[in-house]
This record gives sequence, C-alpha cells and structure tokens, in this order.
Amino acid sequence: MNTIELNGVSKTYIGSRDPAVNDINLTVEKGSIITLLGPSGCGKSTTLRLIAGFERPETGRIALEEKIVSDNKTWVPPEKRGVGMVFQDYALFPHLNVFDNIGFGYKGKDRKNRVMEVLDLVGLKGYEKRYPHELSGGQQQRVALARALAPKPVVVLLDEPFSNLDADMRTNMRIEVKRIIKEAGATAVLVSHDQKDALAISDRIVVMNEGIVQQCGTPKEIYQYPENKFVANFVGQSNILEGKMGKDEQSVITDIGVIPCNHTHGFKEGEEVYISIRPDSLEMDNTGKIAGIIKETIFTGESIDAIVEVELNDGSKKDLLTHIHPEEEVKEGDKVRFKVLPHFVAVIRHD
Ligand SMILES: Nc1ncnc2c1ncn2[C@@H]1O[C@H](COP(=O)(O)OP(=O)(O)OP(=O)(O)O)[C@@H](O)[C@H]1O
Repeated sequence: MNTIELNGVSKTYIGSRDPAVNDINLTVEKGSIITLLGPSGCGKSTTLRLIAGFERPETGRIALEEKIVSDNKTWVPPEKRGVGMVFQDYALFPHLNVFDNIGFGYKGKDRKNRVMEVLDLVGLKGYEKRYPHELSGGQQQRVALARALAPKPVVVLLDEPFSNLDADMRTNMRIEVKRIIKEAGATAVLVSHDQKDALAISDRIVVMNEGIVQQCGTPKEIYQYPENKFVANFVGQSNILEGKMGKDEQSVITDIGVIPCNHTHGFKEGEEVYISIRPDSLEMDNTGKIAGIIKETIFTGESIDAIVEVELNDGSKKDLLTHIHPEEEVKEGDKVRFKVLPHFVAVIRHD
C-alpha cells in the first residue's frame, strides 16, 4: 500500500513567477523512508508542507493512506491528516520537560505508557524530567522524533533533521533516526540538501531541481545510474563526457576512447549521448588506455582525490576527477594511466 500519493501537484506562491513545485508525481510505500534531495530553493520544503497541509496546491491531488486530503474539491486541514512533524530546530517547548514535550499532542488514555514506550524507543529512558536546555543536540532531536511518533502518525515528516548537528553526531544520528523510524514501523519523508544524509538513510531518494523531480530511485540506483547531468553532479561527483553509443550498445565512443558500460538506458548505436564516469570508476593502471598528468591531489584519508589532465583526440585537454588508493605514491606532475571500470558508468540523454 502507498502511504502517500501526489499526482500532478503544483504550487506557485503569490508574487512568484515560477512554480515552487511543478507537476509533482510521487508515491511513498508504507513503512519506507524517502528523502527529498536537492539544492536550496528546489521546492523540497514546499513539497513537505503540501503533504502536511501547511500549503494548498493549485492543481493536483494528494492522498494519505488512500484517502484524498487535497484536490480541487477536498481539503483536509493539517491537524486532521495524522501527520507528525520534526522541524529543523526541533521546536521543543522550553518550559516543558522531556516527558511533557513527548506527551504534548497525545490525548490517548494510555498516555503515560505510550510516552514511556517512545522514550525507550529513542534511547532516552531516565531523561523524562530533564528540560530541553539540559540536552545535547542529538538528544533534543530524539525528543522531537519521539513527540512526532507518539500519536502513531500516518507519516512523519522531517525537515533537514541533521542540519543542526556536528559531523560526528550527524553520522550517528543518521543511523539512529533510521533505526527509530524502522522500529516504530513508521513511514517517513525527509528533506535534505546533503547527499550523504540521503544515501545513508533512505529507501528511496527523490532528487529535485527547480520544482521538478529529476529522478526517483534507491540510493544505489541514483548513485550508479544517474539519468541526467544534474543528478550525476548533485549526488556524488562525476566526469561527464560527450559521446556516441557504440556497437551493440555495450560502450560509448568518446574523445578519450571507447568506454565500456553495462547500463545503457536503452540508447541505440550511433545516438549522441553523455557518459557519466564516477571518480571511483577510473582506476590507475599502467596498462590503461587513458593517459594523463596529475594536476592536483587532495589526501582525504579514504583516498587521494586527484585531478588528472588528459588529452582528447582533437588535441584539447580535459580534467578528470579520480580517486586513487591512499597508499599510492603520487604527486603533481606525474604521468599516469587509467582504465575505466564499468560499474559506475552511466549513459545519459544528450540535451
Ligand atoms: N512563503 C513563500 N512565499 C513566496 N515564495 C516562497 C515561499 N516559500 C518558498 N518560496 C520560494 O519557493 C521556492 C522553493 O522554496 P522551498 O523552500 O520549497 O525550497 P527548498 O528546496 O526547501 O529550499 P531550502 O533548502 O533553502 O529550504 C523558492 O524559490 C522560494 O524562494
């Protein structure tokens, strides 16, 4: 069953020329976590607000658990949609302790039991008498999540849930938030501009730009087979080259040679395409067909990120980004050779 369905949903704010979201179609399966991922202003918060009922679309239909909550005839207000919300700044009540913050919106007779249950779920048993200012950022986030989950909402919406946390806490909370949502059996929609958040936590990612859904898929699909240049560059890094589909649709002919690829998105021999090669797909190898000179290196610990200048068939030069194994001894000016591994190579429509 789909917990959320958006069909042809568009929203233009008063005074704006362009729509904030434009003809969005989206389905979210029950029990799954999806992330709306995109740069600032792409319409992800607006999409979240439309699902919550804080904004009303001009066109389209929104259904929650197969009940229409918004179309040209129906409007269900936010408080009747059964939606839990975790705000970016958590929005805890400063004058209420943890127990009362979590129990605030919960009117059931079993209030005490339910609050204790979600406290346990978020790992904060024993913290019920503390006030928000006595908690770390990560603990405050757990309280906000517990408050949203307590009434067993149809869906929990999280707006940039990790943006107020430092790097270490952020990595831990990605794992924790995922565990909590899954253990609660909840369906969740997150908003993030951070690809690492999205890749780590989501069952599916919806990449957005300028109010339009660019691609929807599992983290692996999105990373491995981006469908357009925007997705290839926004989710991870990529080298994009022009080319033509080669023989038997198994390769792309480019100015740096014939690049083998497994996943060709149905393009036909001779068609003009782009090819996206992830830095991890360029492997340093003395027998490799691509020759270049190292222009710049950055040691990250996990790899050496190197920019290699290669000469194209027409004599011009192009910089390619590669990840070299951190134990390799390479420096700027070295002549190196590469081969392309096909697993992170995707063919993209030429625009
Ligand atoms: N209340 C509003 N009134 C007018 N325009 C708005 C309003 N809220 C958002 N917009 C505009 O709608 C577009 C989409 O905004 P939205 O907040 O949905 O993007 P976002 O992807 O969530 O961005 P961010 O990551 O910066 O929050 C932007 O151009 C923004 O300026």
